[in-house]
Amino acid sequence: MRLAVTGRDGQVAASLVESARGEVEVVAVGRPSLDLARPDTVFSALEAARPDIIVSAAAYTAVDQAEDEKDLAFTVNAAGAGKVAETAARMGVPVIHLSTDYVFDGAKDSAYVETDITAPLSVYGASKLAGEQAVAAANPHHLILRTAWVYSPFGKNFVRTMLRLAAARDEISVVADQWGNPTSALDIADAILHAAAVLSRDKGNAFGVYHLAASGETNWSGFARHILDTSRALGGPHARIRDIATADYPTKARRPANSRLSSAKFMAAFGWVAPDWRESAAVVVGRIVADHPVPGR
Ligand SMILES: NC(=O)C1=CN([C@@H]2O[C@H](COP(=O)(O)OP(=O)(O)OC[C@H]3O[C@@H](n4cnc5c(N)ncnc54)[C@H](O)[C@@H]3O)[C@@H](O)[C@H]2O)C=CC1
Repeated sequence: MRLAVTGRDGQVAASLVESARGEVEVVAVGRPSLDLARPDTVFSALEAARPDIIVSAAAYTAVDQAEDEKDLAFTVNAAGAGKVAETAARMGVPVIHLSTDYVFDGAKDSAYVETDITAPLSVYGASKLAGEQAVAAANPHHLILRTAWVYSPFGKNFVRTMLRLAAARDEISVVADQWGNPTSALDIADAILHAAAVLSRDKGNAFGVYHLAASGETNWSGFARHILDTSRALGGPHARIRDIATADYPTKARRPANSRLSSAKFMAAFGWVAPDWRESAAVVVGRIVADHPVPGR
């Protein structure tokens, strides 16, 4: 089975390429040949990869910048994503599209399930919701996987930022009133491979929207503490974490106070077990600290 994933160097794309195993081959297709801001590039770039399944992971992911670049965010995340799904439909293959917890407003006081009402607070969230709708309209054979708080050994992410800051400072202020499920892109890749195996066996009934996140929950401050405690145990950088409120750290884009996701539907459909976020985070911290040793403090 051959998977084409959009976005050559994205966290999920790089994790899928690394995780490919057995008879599964993963081809990453990205700029310049596939540019979601130029939807006319999408069909030829993906057709050339001859996939059995297309994984739509590339996106405009700069959440704050999107507030100033609404047109570009919507072109990439809505029109571009729709074009990827339409390409899959033309080729007669399913599309697995990544979406986000930021389609919710965070007002719920428990984990979100797939049937909950969406109400994005940000341009990014709205553009990703429009992307979900475009994908569903273009190709009935879709899985829309909403994930959250993604980090990995690749690219820019919260884990890397905390380790970089800890190497330079004694104390880091981190918001403690936004709750969610930090999710390793390596686990997302594993879950996508599970889902792809099911789709290739049973072309039938699994299509639809799913939540896909690690198990257990925390806030950004708790996530930061776990990252730096793990790092210190490995001889990497460490710093004190000071809890602050969202109101003390103004950002252009509003973020949900609660974006916890229940992955129960995905686990039941695809026989995947969501790992505990702490264990997965420790793996990624270990890899980053081993790859880029910084003096312990
Ligand atoms: N990073 C996160 O915390 C979260 C991400 N997601 C979603 O998961 C998916 C994967 O996210 P990550 O791998 O973390 O993203 P990332 O930011 O690591 O990578 C995004 C990829 O998209 C590519 N890209 C951006 N604009 C493009 C364009 N115009 N044409 C072609 N490629 C373009 C980038 O080059 C990069 O390869 C995305 O759909 C994202 O919206 C969902 C929830 C949280």
